[in-house]
Order: sequence, then structure tokens, then C-alpha cells
Amino acid sequence: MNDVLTTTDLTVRYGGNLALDGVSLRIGAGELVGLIGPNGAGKTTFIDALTGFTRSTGRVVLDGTDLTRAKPHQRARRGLGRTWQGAELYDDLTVRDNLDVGAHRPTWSQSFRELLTGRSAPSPAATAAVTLLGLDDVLDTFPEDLSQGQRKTVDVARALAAGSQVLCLDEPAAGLDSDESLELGNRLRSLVDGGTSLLLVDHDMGLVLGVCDRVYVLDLGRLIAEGTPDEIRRSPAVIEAYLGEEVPA
Ligand SMILES: Nc1ncnc2c1ncn2[C@@H]1O[C@H](COP(=O)(O)OP(=O)(O)OP(=O)(O)O)[C@@H](O)[C@H]1O
Repeated sequence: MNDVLTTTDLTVRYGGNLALDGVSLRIGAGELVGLIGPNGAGKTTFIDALTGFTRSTGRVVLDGTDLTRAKPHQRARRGLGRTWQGAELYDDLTVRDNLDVGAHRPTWSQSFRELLTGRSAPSPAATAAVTLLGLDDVLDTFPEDLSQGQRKTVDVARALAAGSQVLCLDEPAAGLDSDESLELGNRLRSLVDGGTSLLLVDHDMGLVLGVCDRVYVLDLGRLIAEGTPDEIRRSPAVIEAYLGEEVPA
């Protein structure tokens, strides 16, 4: 499988705290990769460094382009997207308008047409995200009328609508019950089957070990393991640092 994203020795220091210590990771095209670890292990810091929201050393390459020095908006435009822990939707906007906010970079001619008609055409990426994530029926619904699982799915779609090739998801299953989490996992699988590459950070081990192709494990800023979900379930280092006991398949 071709790598679409690689990091080499990604390192972040917050004062004297080495929050991320030389993390080298790769994501293949159309691959769902998990990143897990105890609280404070550096998972969000890794996403922040990867997407340019915190200062780091090391190297980030997306689809052959070195983004190490790129600003966050430049990385996003190149196709490196993210969601935020605990992000909220815009409550006064329909799902369609929430997606538009994430997506919209119209051309001049589109802008002119929108001014005349008062309507915006959805981007191809937004249309694809809606279909793959099964949101067609709720496009005109307001967030308060959605289930918690649907709201999380819209948040993922909003990030995808910007045209992400690789999307980093920071705890998308937080606050979901096990059925909703399972449903979200199925949606994420549809996305990768459609060609998007995903990095999934979550504490829901059932979700991460159930849907990911490969999983990396962070502890105290360092990678301590990488492997298939089965290998991670059985890894003594991971059991000691994080899982406590083997997670049943
Ligand atoms: N903006 C910041 N300034 C200073 N220290 C920070 C900052 N953000 C994170 N840290 C520290 O960096 C380390 C890694 O934190 P991070 O939030 O990345 O961990 P995490 O694995 O995402 O944790 P959690 O599972 O609780 O979300 C922690 O020691 C944390 O206190």
C-alpha cells in the first residue's frame, strides 16, 4: 500500500515537558489507522503537530509534498484535515449549512451565481461525504433534532467537506453509547473504502480495535507499539502501559 502521509521524528516540547518524542508514523492510501494511549500520552499533541497547530520539529510529508513548514490552512488546503475534541456544530444552522461552512471556497463564477440566486452548490467533497456517511435524509435538519451519533457524524462530514485526503479524528466517539459508536465505526469504514485515509484517536477500544487496519500506541510521548488490532490486543507493552488486560476480539 502506498503511503499517503508520513511523519518522521515529530517532536513537541511544552517548556520542559517533552509532550511528543520523535514519533514516526505512516498512513497508507485508504487506510484506517488508530492512535491510542493513556491520558496525557500525546495523542492530541500529535494531531496538533501534524496539522500545524503547535510548533514541532521533525518532518511531515503528505502525498509526496513536504508540509513541514506549511501553515495550518496550507496543510488543510493540501488535504490534511482534522476534527477537534468536543467540537460543536452551529446550532442555528441546518446540517447542510454546517457542511457549507466547513467546505466553502467558491470560484468567482460560483460566487457570482450564489449572489444572484442566493443558493450555494455543494462541493463535490461535501456531496461525497454526505453520501458515504449516510446524511442525505438529515440535510435540512437542525443539530438539536439529531442524535448524538448523528451530530458526531456531521462533524466528521464537515471536516471532509473541505476536501480532506487524510482526516485526523480526535475522539469522535466521546459521549456515544456502544450502539452509536458501532454505527460511527461502520461509517468510518465506508469512508476509507471510498478512498479517504483516516487517523482515529479515541479511548473507545471496542471502536479502535474493531475498525482500524493498524494501530499505533503512544505512552509518555513515545510510540511503544504498532501493529494490527490483534497484535495490539496481545502486546505485553501495551497491556502494561494502557489496556491493563487483554481486550477480547
Ligand atoms: N498547550 C499545551 N501547553 C502545555 N502543555 C500541554 C499543552 N497541551 C498538552 N500539553 C501536555 O502535553 C502532554 C500530552 O497531552 P495531550 O493532550 O496531547 O495528551 P492526550 O494523549 O491527547 O490525552 P487525552 O487522552 O487526555 O486527551 C500532557 O503532559 C499535557 O499536559
